[in-house]
Amino acid sequence: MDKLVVHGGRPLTGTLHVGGSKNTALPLMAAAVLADGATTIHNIPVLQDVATFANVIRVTGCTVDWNPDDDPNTPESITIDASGIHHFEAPYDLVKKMRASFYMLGALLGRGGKARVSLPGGCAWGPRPVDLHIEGMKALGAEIREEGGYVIAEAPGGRLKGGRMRFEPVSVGATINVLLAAVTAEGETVLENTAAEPDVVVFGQMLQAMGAQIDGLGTDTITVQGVERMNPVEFTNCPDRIELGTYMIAAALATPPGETLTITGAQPEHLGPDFTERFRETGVPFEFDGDVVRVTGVETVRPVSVETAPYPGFATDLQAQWTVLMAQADGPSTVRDTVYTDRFKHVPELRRLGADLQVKGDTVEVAGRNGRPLSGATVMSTDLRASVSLVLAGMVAEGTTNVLRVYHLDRGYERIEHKLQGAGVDIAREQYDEAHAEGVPA
Ligand SMILES: CC(=O)N[C@H]1[C@@H](OP(=O)(O)OP(=O)(O)OC[C@H]2O[C@@H](n3ccc(=O)[nH]c3=O)[C@H](O)[C@@H]2O)O[C@H](CO)[C@@H](O)[C@@H]1O
Ligand SMILES: C=C(OP(=O)(O)O)C(=O)O
Repeated sequence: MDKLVVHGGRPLTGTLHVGGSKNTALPLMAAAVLADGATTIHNIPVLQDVATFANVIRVTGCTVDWNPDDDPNTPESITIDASGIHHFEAPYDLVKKMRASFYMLGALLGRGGKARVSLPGGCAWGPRPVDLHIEGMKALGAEIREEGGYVIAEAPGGRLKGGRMRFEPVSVGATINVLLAAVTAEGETVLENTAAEPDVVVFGQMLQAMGAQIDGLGTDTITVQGVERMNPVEFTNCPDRIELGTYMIAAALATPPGETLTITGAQPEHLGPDFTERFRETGVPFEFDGDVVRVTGVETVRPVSVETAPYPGFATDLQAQWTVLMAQADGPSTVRDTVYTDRFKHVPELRRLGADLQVKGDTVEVAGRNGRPLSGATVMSTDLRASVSLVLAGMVAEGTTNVLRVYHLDRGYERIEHKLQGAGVDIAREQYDEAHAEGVPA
């Protein structure tokens, strides 16, 4: 197992490049399964989740050409040839690694009218149900039963029929999954209270390029007129908005006053107005210039309370990182997560670094810096954004922070230590044997 060793206090300056969006790449890969031919998608990030999902797709008999090189600065492409699909299954051993594998339910139903997909199971921070995904497939006429931890779905007569579904609450994953199934269903489908995240919109644009008839992307009502077949295409993934937001927060924390961090390859409008406004309120100067974002360091970060919400609200995937920023701010604030009300696995670990945080229900009360610097410690977390928040905290903590269980980070941040080293951070990846760590009796 690897760990990241961060020696805090080094200035973050120079340039950081944003890779392709993880949470868009995965549904784009699922969309490729719908076509009888080879689809190529560009700007795919080199992440563990992409490798895992490539294997999920291979199980079905599709071929996946995914051979990324070691250079974090060259964008990578993936080619998925779905012409040989014959096994309409997503097995537990792969689905358990990554919830987005559940997109195979919609993709396989949409392509072949049948699917046997493992239920994704629990999640590191709490319950993450898939009831809306299943209800949506039923609304399209799928006959569904659960057996041995699997969802077994079949379209009577081999093809789904258009239907109507209202999502409550708004769900990114369920909107994507039901769209995958609806584009080839016979007749009209109307989906209400749909997610408007850029991930969903860009995914929908790829479906349109493949021949799907979709109206209302980016709004709360999406209408689909089913088509008989989808065509293979060449498509380019969008930049990762969560990686961008993470780097902006990193600059607010660790770029020296008056100096600038330049973030390239970004699509700043995908951050949404809420994040951008809250960031402005911190008093940290920044500018958007095409695909470049420049953030200038300040002496003092103002406290700004946030509340997560579906897009265009403040992304829950930036909540843990914002908590670290507020722990360094000049006064108290609150961070409330209304999307995942218990997504606070980072809090006890940040407290080990000296942050003054209290969880009250769905809210973290943050005391702010108050003259107390963070100090290095060994920490770990059990999910992706919680883990990156620990790296950010380590960058400003006094002394050395060891962040364990780096495989969570590798799911979503492409070669993060190489990128941060290039911008001045003292960070290294080392092997770590938890069972035989220092101080643990043999
Ligand atoms: C791979 C991917 O893109 N993951 C993102 C996706 O996850 P994911 O698609 O799993 O998240 P959802 O948007 O579905 O979840 C939003 C809310 O809906 C609830 N819900 C969801 C489905 C369902 O069937 N029933 C139900 O009640 C969830 O418990 C949650 O409270 O969106 C989340 C919210 O922006 C992000 O944090 C994740 O990074
Ligand atoms: C939570 C995330 O991913 P997933 O939904 O795949 O767990 C994330 O990207 O922050």
